[in-house]
Amino acid sequence: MEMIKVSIAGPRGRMGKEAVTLVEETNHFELVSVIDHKQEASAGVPVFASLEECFAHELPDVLIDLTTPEVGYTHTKTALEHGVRSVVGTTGFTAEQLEELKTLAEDKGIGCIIAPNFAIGAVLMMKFSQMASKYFPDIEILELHHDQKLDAPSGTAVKTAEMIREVRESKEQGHPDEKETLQGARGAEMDGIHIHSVRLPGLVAHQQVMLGGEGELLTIRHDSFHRKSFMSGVKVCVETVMELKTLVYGLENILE
Ligand SMILES: NC(=O)C1=CN([C@@H]2O[C@H](COP(=O)(O)OP(=O)(O)OC[C@H]3O[C@@H](n4cnc5c(N)ncnc54)[C@H](OP(=O)(O)O)[C@@H]3O)[C@@H](O)[C@H]2O)C=CC1
Ligand SMILES: O=C(O)C1=N[C@H](C(=O)O)C[C@H](O)C1
Repeated sequence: MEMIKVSIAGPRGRMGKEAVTLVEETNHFELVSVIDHKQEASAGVPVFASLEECFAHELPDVLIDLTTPEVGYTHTKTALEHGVRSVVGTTGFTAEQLEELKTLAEDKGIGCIIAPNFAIGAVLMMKFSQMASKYFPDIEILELHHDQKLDAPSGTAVKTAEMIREVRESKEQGHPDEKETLQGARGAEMDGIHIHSVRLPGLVAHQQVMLGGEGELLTIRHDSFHRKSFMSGVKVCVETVMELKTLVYGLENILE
C-alpha cells in the first residue's frame, strides 16, 4: 500500500492524542506535522501554530481535523483550497457550511470526509434507528457526553435525526397542546424528533434512540467507553479519502 502523509490538527486533544498514536502505529501512514495553536504538542514532528504555516512547509496528503467547530470549518476550507484532502471528526458544522465545503471539494475534484462519529457501533446504531423509524415514527434521542463537550446537540444526534428524516414522514410528536412549564423540558427538536443532551463528568460518548409504539418501546443504544473506539473509523477514512473526488458526510456512506 502506498504511504499516506498525514497532518493532525488538535494533537493535544482527547481525540487528537489517539489519532497521533493511530497514525504512528499504522505502517502505511506517516505523520509529517501537527497543527497546535499553542505549539505545546510534543509529537516528534514539526509543530505549527497555524494551518497556513504548516502548508507553507509541506503539503500532506491528508489533514485530520479534531479541533473545535469554528476552527474545524476554517481548517477544512483552507485545506480544500490548498488541494489537501481532509478527514474531519470535528462536529458542530451547520448545514450551510457542509454544503459550501461540498461545493468546494467538487470544484477542486478532491476528497473530504466529515464523519460525526467514527465508531462502527455508532454507525450501526444510526442505521438501525433509521430502519426502525419506518415502523416506529415516534422517536426521541437521548445523547450523553462528558462535560467538556462544546457543541450540543452532538453531531451524532443531528446525523441520526437527518438519517431518519430521509425515510420517515415529518411528524409532530407528543400532545398537540403540550406546553413547557420550564423552558427546554422537551429538548431540542428536528423534524418532530426531540433531542435531549446530557453532559456529566465520567461519561465519554453515548446515545440512546427510543422509538415508541402502541404498548411497546424499542431502545437502540450505543456506548463509546474509550476513544480508541473511534480509531478504526479514522483509519478507513484516511485510506478512502484518497480515492474520493467529492465530500462525503457520514461514515455510513463509505462502509461496505
Ligand atoms: N467524529 C467522531 O467520532 C468524534 C468527534 N469528536 C469531535 O472532535 C472534536 C474534538 O474533540 P475532543 O478531542 O474531545 O476535544 P478536545 O478539546 O480534547 O481537543 C480539541 C483540541 O483542539 C485544540 N485546538 C483548538 N483550536 C485549535 C487550533 N486553532 N489549532 C490547533 N488546535 C486547536 C485544542 O487546544 P486547546 O484546548 O489548548 O485550545 C484541543 O487540544 C470535537 O468537535 C468533538 O465533537 C470527538 C469524538 C469522536
Ligand atoms: O465530543 C465528543 O466526545 C464526541 N463528539 C461526536 C459527536 O458530537 O457526536 C462523536 C462522539 O459522540 C463523541
